Amino acid sequence: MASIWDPPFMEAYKNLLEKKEDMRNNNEVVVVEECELPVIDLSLLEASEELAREECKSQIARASEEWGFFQVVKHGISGDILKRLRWQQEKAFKEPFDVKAKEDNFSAGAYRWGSPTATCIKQLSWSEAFHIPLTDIIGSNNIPSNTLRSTMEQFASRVSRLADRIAEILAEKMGDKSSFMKENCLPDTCYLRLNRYPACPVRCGHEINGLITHTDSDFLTILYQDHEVGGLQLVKDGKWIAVKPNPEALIVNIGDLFQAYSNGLYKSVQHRVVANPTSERFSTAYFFCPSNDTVIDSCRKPSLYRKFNFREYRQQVRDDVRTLGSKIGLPRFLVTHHYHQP
Ligand SMILES: O=C(O)CCC(=O)C(=O)O
Ligand SMILES: [Fe+2]
Repeated sequence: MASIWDPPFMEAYKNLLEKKEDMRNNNEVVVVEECELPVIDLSLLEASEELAREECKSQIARASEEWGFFQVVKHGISGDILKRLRWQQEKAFKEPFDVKAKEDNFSAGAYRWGSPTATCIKQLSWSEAFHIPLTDIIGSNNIPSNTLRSTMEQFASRVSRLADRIAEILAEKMGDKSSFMKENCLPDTCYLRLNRYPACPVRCGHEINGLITHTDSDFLTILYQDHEVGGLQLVKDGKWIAVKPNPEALIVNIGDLFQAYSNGLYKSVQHRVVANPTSERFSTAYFFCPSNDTVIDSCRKPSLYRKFNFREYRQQVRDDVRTLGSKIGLPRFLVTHHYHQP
């Protein structure tokens, strides 16, 4: 049964859910193996022996090349902040839907739900989110303590230090000696996204996505995901893999900009969230982004991708989602190919 806080998915997507041809076309059987992602102990970055510090950096680079995804433990963000974040996030989503949709709680247009441009079930995301620019939460004065806003601020300031560090290591490991990341990715160009995936009771012979298959458009993402309810899946060697939740870990994944900046060395891999039929799920994502004018041009040559700035990239993604129903992403920017629509 949907609650008063659930978005009206059933009503809004009635036609899509009843579209028989979707089910026939998308009846592919996909075998999904459950798997533990590489786990990296970040406390080793502070080890007294240089060898241990370097080995930790190499693990980060290797996982980014081979998986595009890894987990970090001993990451320095306290369990207390994470617990408070989850609890207060849940409370914010359990406001009645009308209130969430009407009020600009955190920043204008922050609340989103479903997939307004979906034309088939594959493009439908059974989830809701608050998508918040960090400028709107960081450094604001007089935030009452023990509110979601103040917890988000504490989380964001810590997670942004973590993202800075990981980006710096990845840049160093690909042979980049510049201070590009430090200069272009500042806390006020990054985003926080609070996700809720309501239970999805629909049975239509087709798996429903909580979040459709996508790559992230940023440099890297740090994700705090639910400990119990899994659902995150990613592509590894052409196969879908289900990520086993690890309560001690945060998940880090490479986004499109790092793939372009590293000239294909680090992989921005496709991932999705599969909706759960009986349990809701929460996650919090931190998107490490540059300013809109930042030009992405790899120091590793010859370049696979033409130069582009982040504004242009985001605009292209938005245009593709509007006109095609889903994102094309980096293939659009390859030097050697003109992207042909499938
Ligand atoms: O909720 C998750 O586990 C993944 C979220 C995600 O991929 C995103 O917000 O881009
Ligand atoms: Fe993502």
